[in-house]
Amino acid sequence: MPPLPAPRLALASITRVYDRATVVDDLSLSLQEGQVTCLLGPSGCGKSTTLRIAAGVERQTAGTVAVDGVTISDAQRHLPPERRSIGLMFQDFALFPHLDVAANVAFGLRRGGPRSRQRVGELLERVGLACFGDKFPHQLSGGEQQRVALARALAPRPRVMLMDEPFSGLDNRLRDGIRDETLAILKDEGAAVLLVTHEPEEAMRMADTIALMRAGRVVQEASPYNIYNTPRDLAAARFFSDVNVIGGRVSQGRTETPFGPFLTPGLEDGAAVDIVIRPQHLRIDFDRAGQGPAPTPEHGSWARGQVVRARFMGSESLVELAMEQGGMVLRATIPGVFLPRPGKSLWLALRRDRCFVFSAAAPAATPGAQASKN
Ligand SMILES: Nc1ncnc2c1ncn2[C@@H]1O[C@H](COP(=O)(O)OP(=O)(O)OP(=O)(O)O)[C@@H](O)[C@H]1O
Repeated sequence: MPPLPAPRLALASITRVYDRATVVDDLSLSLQEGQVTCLLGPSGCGKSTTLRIAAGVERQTAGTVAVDGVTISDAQRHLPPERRSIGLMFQDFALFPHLDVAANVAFGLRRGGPRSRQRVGELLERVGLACFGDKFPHQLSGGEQQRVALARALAPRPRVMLMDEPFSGLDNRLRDGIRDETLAILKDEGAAVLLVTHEPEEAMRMADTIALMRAGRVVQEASPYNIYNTPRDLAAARFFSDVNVIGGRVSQGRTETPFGPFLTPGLEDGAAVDIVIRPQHLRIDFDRAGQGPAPTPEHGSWARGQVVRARFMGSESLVELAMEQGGMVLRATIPGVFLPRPGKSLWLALRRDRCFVFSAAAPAATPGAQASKN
């Protein structure tokens, strides 16, 4: 088999320390040609610092940056941003106000001439601004400015595109369309893309791979599907959506809950366990003279609760129920045609295949623990 090509962009053991605070901590990441990776995480976790180090506008305390297998920054050398074959796009677009659109796009091209004009024309056409070449940035809407910034960053055909929250300045109504268009253009151009965002929906929509960051580290790296469906700990599950957490303690490899026992092998007796489920994976049924549905392998046992609050959200309703057993309040989403009154008794069950079981003491210790079938 031929050897795999070197990654387009490789960050190896990157660390950045400011005033004794480690804000990027031994982070490694590699991106192949045409791959879109989203650095996702809460504010202050080190996403932008990582991107700035890849760009070369900031230097790491330790570690190496390589493009196509060539080290461009380590303890000895540090190639400046303009020599890295990297395109940059930041939140504020930073267009040059005194240059028209065509000149803004041409800015990163070394030479002028017909080939440069052709590339500018081709890109303006591609971003839907073919007739905008002689306009100035202040004459453009936010969405148009974003597209000019994209065309400018792509003009020199960078091998890597680095984007820091590039859509956050845009109106909500525009954002989805522009994201999709931008993604299509980036895929056509074939650059490896590293995009910073703190919005899970944006990462799910854009990324081939999501690198979830926390406190300067990548804690999980996977496709949107895998990271959503197999989060490595409670914090990772919570980052993508609201979750219910049902606490319990292990006894002889099982954890009892109001919904029946869960298998929690490999944990000591007395260990605290969180059983985690998203609101859309609870099932609701009516109370029939004090009885609920019979247990099934899919749902385990049903447990009764009273509606505390129900909110109509359009296509679905969010219902909060105080459970009779265990005293917890759980949230379930159900089709919006149903809006139960507070105080109503309903039965709840958990889709067992959608439950995550985590050790409460040590995050990420037991993502593989299995739900029992009854
Ligand atoms: N030049 C600097 N000097 C000192 N500390 C800094 C500097 N730049 C960033 N930091 C700190 O490093 C940490 C990480 O910052 P960074 O901007 O990388 O986070 P982020 O994940 O991109 O956050 P956000 O989503 O809010 O932009 C923060 O605590 C920040 O205050």
